[in-house]
Amino acid sequence: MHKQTIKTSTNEYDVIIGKDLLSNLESYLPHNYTNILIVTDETVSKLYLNTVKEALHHKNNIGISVVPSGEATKSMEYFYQLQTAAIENHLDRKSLIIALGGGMIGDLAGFVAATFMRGIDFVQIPTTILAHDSSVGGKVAINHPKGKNLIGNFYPPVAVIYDVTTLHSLPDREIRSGYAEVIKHGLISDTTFFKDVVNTDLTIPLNSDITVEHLRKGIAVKAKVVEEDEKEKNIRKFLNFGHTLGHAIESELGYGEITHGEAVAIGMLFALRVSEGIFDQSLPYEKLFEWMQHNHYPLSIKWPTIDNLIDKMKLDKKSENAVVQMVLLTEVGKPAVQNIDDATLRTYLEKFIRELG
Ligand SMILES: NC(=O)c1ccc[n+]([C@@H]2O[C@H](COP(=O)([O-])OP(=O)(O)OC[C@H]3O[C@@H](n4cnc5c(N)ncnc54)[C@H](O)[C@@H]3O)[C@@H](O)[C@H]2O)c1
Ligand SMILES: O=C(O)C(=O)C[C@@H](O)[C@H](O)[C@H](O)COP(=O)(O)O
Ligand SMILES: [Zn+2]
Repeated sequence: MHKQTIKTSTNEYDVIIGKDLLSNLESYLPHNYTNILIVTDETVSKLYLNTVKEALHHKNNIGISVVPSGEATKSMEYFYQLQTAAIENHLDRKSLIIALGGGMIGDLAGFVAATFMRGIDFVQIPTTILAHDSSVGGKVAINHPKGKNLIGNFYPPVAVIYDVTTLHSLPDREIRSGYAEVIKHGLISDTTFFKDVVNTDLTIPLNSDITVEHLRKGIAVKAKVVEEDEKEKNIRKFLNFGHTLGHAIESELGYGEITHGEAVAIGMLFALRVSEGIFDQSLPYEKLFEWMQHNHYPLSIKWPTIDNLIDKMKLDKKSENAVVQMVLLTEVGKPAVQNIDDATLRTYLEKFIRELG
């Protein structure tokens, strides 16, 4: 078991990562709570809800809300449904919401916790590789049909309990999706980490010790950034590498049509091409492309129109005065935020979409 404490200017919480943590869940909760509401999705509930319930069996007041799996659930409709569940389960200010699942559940349940009675405690129990990213740092949100994560808050959990045993049941597509955020953490932080991940073959069974090492390194990269800039005034933008286009693709194609990680992976390729052009630098575009191809990431998608993509990119939260900001790399491990005017963006998008086909 490994513990990393995240300390920002306003709060502190532990990220506990290890095997078979769920059965001991109660010992990792930082306080005693009056009532607990467990929020999970249909897939995860079948796999891990019983273990969690069993671990909390002598607590009387446990409510359970199971929502449909998939990105479309990160919506106002389910946000409202969960607020109703919080009321009907008599949650009060000393109650806890447990988010048991991947990033969709963490973002949704976290936003419910952030707003119910103006904020009650929540614990993240991530069950996907991707959620090494989403469970840390305190971004919680739901999507608007017009744009990703447009309604949300910065609201940290009181603990992150990452039982990596749960990752064994992940389908290949979700392994791929999660590894996109791992490789992002490598690209924005350090050549050795990037090389290590880009040499990982996702088409054969993962070595769980190596995966846990990758997740720990990813969490360490994220922790360092959010500790310095929790509310994304400056360097936290680096964690958004690949997301300006990635989020636009997700919402244009319809939430859940492509996974978050798949869209971000395409967005990172694009950001590398723009970086190469703007900084006249050689960057590992081909290396990332080959890794994605080998590991069956979607590379040719049903592209939205460039006008629609640009409109969505302007809705990105980094934009100011409708000018798109992208996170670029001057070299691996050296991110930089750059304003990109519409004409330049259009030129790069046209070229990139032609190149990917
Ligand atoms: N808050 C943040 O900082 C942050 C960071 C990255 C991503 N995100 C958000 O996270 C979401 C994506 O997260 P995700 O990829 O975990 O998606 P997800 O939560 O939808 O999970 C993906 C799929 O895997 C299933 N699943 C989850 N755990 C499983 C397990 N152990 N075994 C088998 N199946 C399992 C789920 O039911 C779902 O069908 C997006 O909404 C994205 O915007 C947020
Ligand atoms: O933690 C961050 O900051 C990130 O940008 C991490 C991203 O991987 C994540 O997808 C995040 O939800 C994106 O945030 P948004 O502010 O662009 O919606
Ligand atoms: Zn992301």
